[in-house]
Amino acid sequence: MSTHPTVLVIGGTAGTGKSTIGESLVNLLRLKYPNAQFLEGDRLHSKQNIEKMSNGIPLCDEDRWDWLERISTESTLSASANDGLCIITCSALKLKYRNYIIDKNPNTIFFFLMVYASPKEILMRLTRREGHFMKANMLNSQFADLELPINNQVEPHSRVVTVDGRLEHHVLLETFDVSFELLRSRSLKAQILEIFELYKDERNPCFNDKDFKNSLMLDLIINELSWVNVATIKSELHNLVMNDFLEEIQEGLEYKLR
Ligand SMILES: Nc1ncnc2c1ncn2[C@@H]1O[C@H](COP(=O)(O)OP(=O)(O)O)[C@@H](O)[C@H]1O
Ligand SMILES: O=C(O)[C@H](O)[C@@H](O)[C@H](O)[C@H](O)COP(=O)(O)O
Repeated sequence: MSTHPTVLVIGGTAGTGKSTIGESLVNLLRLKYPNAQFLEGDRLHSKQNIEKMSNGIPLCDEDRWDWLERISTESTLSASANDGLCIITCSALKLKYRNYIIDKNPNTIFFFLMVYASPKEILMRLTRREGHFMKANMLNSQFADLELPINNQVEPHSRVVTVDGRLEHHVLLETFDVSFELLRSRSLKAQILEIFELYKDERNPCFNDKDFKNSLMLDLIINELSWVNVATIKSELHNLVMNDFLEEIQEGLEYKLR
């Protein structure tokens, strides 16, 4: 099994349907990952956070860091122990929160499936929802904090699914498709990481052989090109080190794409 566990974070403001979607989605994804677990991120909040939210006081950045770290680590542990995949809910409203989750466990591959519903829809749902600490009075602060990942260059590992006015099973089918697309792109990222790890091991005789590195990497990338978008590959390479290497890879890519 890969040394890089995969975590699918279902994000979005309170009331978008993260928990509802997560519970169903994990059952569908178990067709491929039979032991994958669904974790409810709300369970990882501290008592103080729950108390704050129950009193209608929005969390601030300082309240959230420890929680986000637990989200990152607990989901990583679960994925490592269960077929390499975990699905977890976490509002992950801001870009810096999503990056924090990623940074806390750099060996894990995190994807973010952000669910969006309009304030009008959320107001209706939170007013109706019973037995939850997050009430409709938190709606304004949630939308004030929300930064949807709209830029594919900055967040190639994230997608947005809009749920307004759609039937529950249509939303589920779309999130299922999007998840599979994300998990498919996982193999590329994991392979790139694994190959870089091989290079990083200086005892490996191939470490200093640039031609070997390039041909291996090119093969890897070209083989995946039919479905992965080039911007994603470039941005992964950027994230993953070796700028000199990156240039050569880009040249190779451009050549192959002609
Ligand atoms: N697609 C949907 N259409 C209508 N209502 C939904 C849908 N998904 C969830 N709900 C309802 O909206 C409320 C919030 O859903 P929940 O899954 O708890 O959201 P979150 O985990 O994002 O806070 C619940 O009462 C749930 O039954
Ligand atoms: O189900 C919900 O209503 C939300 O998932 C909610 O419980 C979430 O945990 C909070 O939104 C706390 O975090 P933020 O203030 O960072 O959204």
